[in-house]
Amino acid sequence: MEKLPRYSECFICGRDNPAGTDITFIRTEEGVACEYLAAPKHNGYRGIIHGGIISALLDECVGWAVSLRAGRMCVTGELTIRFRKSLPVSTKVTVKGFCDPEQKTRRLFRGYGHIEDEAGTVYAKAEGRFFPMSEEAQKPVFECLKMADAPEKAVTPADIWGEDCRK
Ligand SMILES: CCCCCCCCCCCCCCCC(=O)SCCNC(=O)CCNC(=O)[C@H](O)C(C)(C)COP(=O)(O)OP(=O)(O)OC[C@H]1O[C@@H](n2cnc3c(N)ncnc32)[C@H](O)[C@@H]1OP(=O)(O)O
Repeated sequence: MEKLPRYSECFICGRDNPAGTDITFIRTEEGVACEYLAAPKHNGYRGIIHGGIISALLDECVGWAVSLRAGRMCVTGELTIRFRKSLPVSTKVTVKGFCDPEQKTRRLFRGYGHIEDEAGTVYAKAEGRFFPMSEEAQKPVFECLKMADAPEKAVTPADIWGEDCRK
């Protein structure tokens, strides 16, 4: 399982964003996943993680999963979250994201995901529609992305999608 690149200031994957979640995503056989230890600084109501944090985790995880499939970084067009159970602070959870295998167009990609704990309890589910950026639009993204294990090392599209990545 390979670690995906990070962007230092990103609220979700940034290592230099003190308010954020400091997440490293990994590419799995099915899609993308990450671990998150529910932190008090992400409270909404006391002791319960804010729904916006849950949404942001799912957005980026599912966004990565569709981006890997699309061969381009994607933006979120629409994201629907179902909050099934409150997520208590200090709970260790896994966030999982997938791209719908039934893609009918390369303009819009559907993705889905969920957050579960070690016992398999699902706290939230997401589904969304994501739009691949143009090659031009994704250039600034690659000026910010760095290797997860080597924060000084820049990332190219080929590092993510291989040499045959979409032009
Ligand atoms: C955060 C990352 C940090 C970096 C760290 C690096 C890590 C890397 C992680 C990668 C994973 C990132 C995952 C997070 C990614 C964001 O959170 S991105 C931020 C939030 N999203 C945005 O800023 C996107 C803003 N919106 C837009 O740019 C544009 O509206 C869109 C979505 C590209 C669509 O624009 P468009 O291509 O011009 O489409 P348009 O001609 O308006 O519509 C054509 C058709 O598309 C469909 N459509 C259009 N818009 C929508 C929509 N919003 N919903 C559904 N369908 C739509 C409709 O079918 C539409 O047909 P009609 O309804 O008009 O008949």
